[in-house]
Amino acid sequence: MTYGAPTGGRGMPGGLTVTDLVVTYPGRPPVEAVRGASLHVGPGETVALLGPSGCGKSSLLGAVVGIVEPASGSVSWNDEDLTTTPVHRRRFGMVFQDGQLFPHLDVAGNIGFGPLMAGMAADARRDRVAELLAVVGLEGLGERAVTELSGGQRQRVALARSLAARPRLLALDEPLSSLDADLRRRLAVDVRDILRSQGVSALLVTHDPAEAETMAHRVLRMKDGRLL
Ligand SMILES: Nc1ncnc2c1ncn2[C@@H]1O[C@H](COP(=O)(O)OP(=O)(O)OP(=O)(O)O)[C@@H](O)[C@H]1O
Repeated sequence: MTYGAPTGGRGMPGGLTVTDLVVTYPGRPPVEAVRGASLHVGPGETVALLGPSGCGKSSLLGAVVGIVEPASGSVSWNDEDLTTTPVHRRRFGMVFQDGQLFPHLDVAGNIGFGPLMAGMAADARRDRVAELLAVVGLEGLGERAVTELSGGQRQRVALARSLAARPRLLALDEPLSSLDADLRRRLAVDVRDILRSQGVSALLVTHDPAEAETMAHRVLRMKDGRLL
């Protein structure tokens, strides 16, 4: 399968390129969480990082989005080096295990938060929220309090909120692991279809092989801080 022509210039493939990334946490001795990881995620491609607890998946993902500072190595998009670019300038979105929705805002308020902060006019914001509610299958639930949603609905809202800013890459850290097994299987298919319909690149962290196979075009295995 191809994901569009390379757009990286200077011979670099388009999309996300991570090169020799090292993440070390201070301590005695220091924890070498990521020990020289290199990977590529093409435009519109979903890549899963699969591995046991503690192998460094979240640290690698955190360094990609910019919430974890790497000790060395680089993160780039097309030919743009983002290694020291602040989180909010990378145009990467993030979805966490528990959604981390704003409890004081309703569903529409959560989804429209990014566009509001970006200064989008009220009409355009309403349209964008309605479009995203349809994308994640929550039409008509815009005014619902997020505290009154099921776990699966919450994760759908979290996904819609991340997509609202039209990120070029979504980082998903165990996005379904707070849900029961049956719902997880069904939502994995839905999330895959949503990511593909939006054409967004995605890097997914999971410890569940079935989830990785369902959601990703490619699965990379990780062990003891290294990609195998
Ligand atoms: N902030 C931190 N300070 C110190 N050590 C950390 C920190 N965050 C993670 N670690 C350590 O780094 C290693 C990798 O952790 P990381 O969370 O990246 O792994 P993971 O594969 O995502 O695990 P899990 O699936 O349990 O979330 C572990 O040994 C962990 O204890």
